[in-house]
Amino acid sequence: MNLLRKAEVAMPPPPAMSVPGDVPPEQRLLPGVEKKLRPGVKAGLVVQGLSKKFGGIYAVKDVYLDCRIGQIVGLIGPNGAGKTTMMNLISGALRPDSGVVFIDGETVSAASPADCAEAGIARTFQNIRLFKRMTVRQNVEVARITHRRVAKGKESGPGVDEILKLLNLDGLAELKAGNLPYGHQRRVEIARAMALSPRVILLDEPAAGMNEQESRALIGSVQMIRDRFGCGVIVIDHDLKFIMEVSEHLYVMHLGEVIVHGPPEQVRHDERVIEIYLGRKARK
Ligand SMILES: Nc1ncnc2c1ncn2[C@@H]1O[C@H](COP(=O)(O)OP(=O)(O)OP(=O)(O)O)[C@@H](O)[C@H]1O
Repeated sequence: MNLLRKAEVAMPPPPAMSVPGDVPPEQRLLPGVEKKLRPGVKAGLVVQGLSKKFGGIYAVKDVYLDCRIGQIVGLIGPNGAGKTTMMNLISGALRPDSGVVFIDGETVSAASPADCAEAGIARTFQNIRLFKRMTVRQNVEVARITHRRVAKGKESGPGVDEILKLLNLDGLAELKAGNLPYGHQRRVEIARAMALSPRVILLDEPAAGMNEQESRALIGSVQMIRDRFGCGVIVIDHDLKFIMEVSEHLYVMHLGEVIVHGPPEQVRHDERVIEIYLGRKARK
């Protein structure tokens, strides 16, 4: 099978990149995050034909997905659809049975989580995983110190203070992470992931447990991350209002497969999506 041809048919077109001259200074890319690529290389994440079985049953089956630099991509689906398994495959926590993951044209599939992080994939978790006894600043510093590209002197990128400020955590920097309210802990997790200066960040249920006001603010934070850090963002969430609003392109998974993808407005009215969420056929 010609995988590339199949991927080209299935993939959305690359998003329009913003031109620095067109946007106000506070929205421009942070210094040190721009990356020059060889001509013809697709910037960002490309997933081709990813599959994973557990005990002979597909958790993820032949999934194609694209998240370009500057794009916010949503991934939805009912419980057990395979979303978290996808995140684990992309971030190196699980090895795929077949399929390939590329970052900026380089293969990263079958790599370890640390290799994936070095290649430019960072993530947050469904269940927050912070160093609870450490301060907010220390949580972000640990990620920065262990960031291999920074340690090797290959990259500078935004520093800890700048990241804390951008995520409105500068006033909380010296507090213990475990003592913060839930919504703030989620932001610390995102800040820690951004300290790895990723090309693509995976956010696993970032709006879970948030109230309406917090999830609205989160939309602004996700857009800010995309614009200022110059990365792609993949968001999984069960909050359909949040995900429809934040995503530019939406993938819907069911029983391990992507059943439809496209702009949120189009996906919202898709008959198959209505059927899996509401258990009934869409009225013509
Ligand atoms: N480590 C594992 N061992 C066996 N089966 C697994 C494992 N991880 C996931 N599965 C199965 O794979 C399928 C997909 O699970 P996954 O957690 O990826 O779905 P999900 O879409 O993230 O669900 P949720 O929204 O509930 O988090 C499910 O049937 C699940 O039971």
